[in-house]
Amino acid sequence: MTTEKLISEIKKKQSFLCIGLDVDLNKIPKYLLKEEDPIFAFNKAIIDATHHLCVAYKPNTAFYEAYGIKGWKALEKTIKYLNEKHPEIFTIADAKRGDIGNTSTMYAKAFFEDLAFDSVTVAPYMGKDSVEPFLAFKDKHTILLALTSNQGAFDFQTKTIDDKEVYKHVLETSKSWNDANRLMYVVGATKAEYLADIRQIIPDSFLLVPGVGAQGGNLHDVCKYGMNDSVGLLINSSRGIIYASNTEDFAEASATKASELQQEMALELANYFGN
Ligand SMILES: O=C(O)c1cc(=O)[nH]c(=O)n1[C@@H]1O[C@H](COP(=O)(O)O)[C@@H](O)[C@H]1O
Repeated sequence: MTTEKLISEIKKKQSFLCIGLDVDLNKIPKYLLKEEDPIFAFNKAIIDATHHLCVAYKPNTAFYEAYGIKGWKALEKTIKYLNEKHPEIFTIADAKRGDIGNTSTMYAKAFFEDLAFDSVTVAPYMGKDSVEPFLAFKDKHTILLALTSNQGAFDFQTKTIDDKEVYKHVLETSKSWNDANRLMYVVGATKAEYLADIRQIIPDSFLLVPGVGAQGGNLHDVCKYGMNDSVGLLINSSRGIIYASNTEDFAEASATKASELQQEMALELANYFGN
């Protein structure tokens, strides 16, 4: 999917919501455990109830790898379902991969070819040659961790080297690795006060912004400092949406939560674009 298509979907749906499909079998409604594939059954119900309210889904691979082969097969069924039924939806494999070039190439093949995701999250700690194999897939997007939502971001990312915070080094160094619209960055919603500085460095890149909902990030602050003329934001919520209820009405409850966020986003778009 191109960035232009993503932007047109955001404008059409008046939403820049990304729903995280982080399935924990201890949290899904108990009756689903009788299903032949409970993980896919849960994801399918969430997708069917929310696809008109969001522009992206983001399964975190950890929640599938935790269940071994069954989990990986459910991930494969989920991405196949999305690609067949909702090709207009932007898909993110939240895998946080990165290794020497030869190995990163295999990670890229896993998520871009075998599973056909639109994008993958990458940890850039190993530098340019660990990221380039993902960028080599010209029709795919690479999403680099820059300033993360967790408290641990302050252990390294905000420390300074040569009078500049590490996360700024990541942004300034990596922005030349690719054209702006296929290299995206993760900035946590809990770090909204850093967004003005971040936009000084990468005014045009899309930001994947996790941390709204369960982690307490503020959607309005993210929009106030992070939105640009292409919207430039995909705001994620996982637990806050998919675990809105653990009874038979879980899909409707998730749709209600997603609708609340979509309505907030529509207001933010109207405020920014003045329509
Ligand atoms: O790469 C990510 O998506 C990510 C980066 C980050 O800084 N913080 C963060 O929470 N995430 C992921 O975003 C999702 C957030 O989940 P919730 O806190 O349940 O909304 C999880 O899959 C996290 O692994």
